[in-house]
Amino acid sequence: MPPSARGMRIGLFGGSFNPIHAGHLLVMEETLRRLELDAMWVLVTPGNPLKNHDELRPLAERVRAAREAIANPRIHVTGFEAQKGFRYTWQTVRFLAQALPDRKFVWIMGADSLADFHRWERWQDIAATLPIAAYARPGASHRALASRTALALAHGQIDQEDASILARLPAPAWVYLHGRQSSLSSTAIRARKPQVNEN
Ligand SMILES: Nc1ncnc2c1ncn2[C@@H]1O[C@H](COP(=O)(O)OP(=O)(O)OP(=O)(O)O)[C@@H](O)[C@H]1O
Ligand SMILES: O=C(O)c1ccc[n+]([C@@H]2O[C@H](COP(=O)([O-])O)[C@@H](O)[C@H]2O)c1
Repeated sequence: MPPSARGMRIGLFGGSFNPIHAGHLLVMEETLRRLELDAMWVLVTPGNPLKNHDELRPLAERVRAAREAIANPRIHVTGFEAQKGFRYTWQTVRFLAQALPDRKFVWIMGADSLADFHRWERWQDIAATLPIAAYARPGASHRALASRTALALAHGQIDQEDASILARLPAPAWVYLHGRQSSLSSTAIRARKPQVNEN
């Protein structure tokens, strides 16, 4: 391993990105800066297990569009969960923590995802494996901060002023980041763009 990789702080930003939009880019840039991350890995999921996949564009197309949309050289896009046959996030984070124990991974998500996090498969295991950063999203902050996860992990929450140390903290640890918000969503974009294969 190159010495520079040891201790690298890496944000893991999982998503459907169906399609990617400026709200995603805002979360990536803000968390990179405020968590003082060295890199961000954008994990384009083969399919969120809690969502209907009828409108889900092919993985290769979503990966390609994400790469085209992202100019920051610290941000890398991958569809490796599909190659590994991973369906659930606990599989991804367990694999990465075991395969790359010298990296300091942080799971990044929007406030709406934090609000639903207790519905994810083995969510307590994920929270016990790596720190989590949740970024504000219009209409989701109250739900997120009153969520089952927020209550269960209350002892691990740190102040957003201390976000730069999050990657170094042992899990469970998490931060809620307020700040500039985007009201964009992939659902709204899909609703206004006719699909290529539409009749
Ligand atoms: N506008 C936004 N502000 C903050 N976080 C966001 C925003 N849009 C998406 N996210 C976060 O980015 C991650 C990936 O989201 P996803 O690709 O599902 O986009 P989405 O716009 O929520 O999609 P959809 O409308 O299809 O549910 C999730 O953690 C989600 O919470
Ligand atoms: O593992 C789970 O049970 C699980 C449930 C819901 C969402 N996720 C992950 O959360 C990330 C965000 O998904 P999405 O569709 O909201 O962009 C993505 O990496 C999904 O695989 C994971």
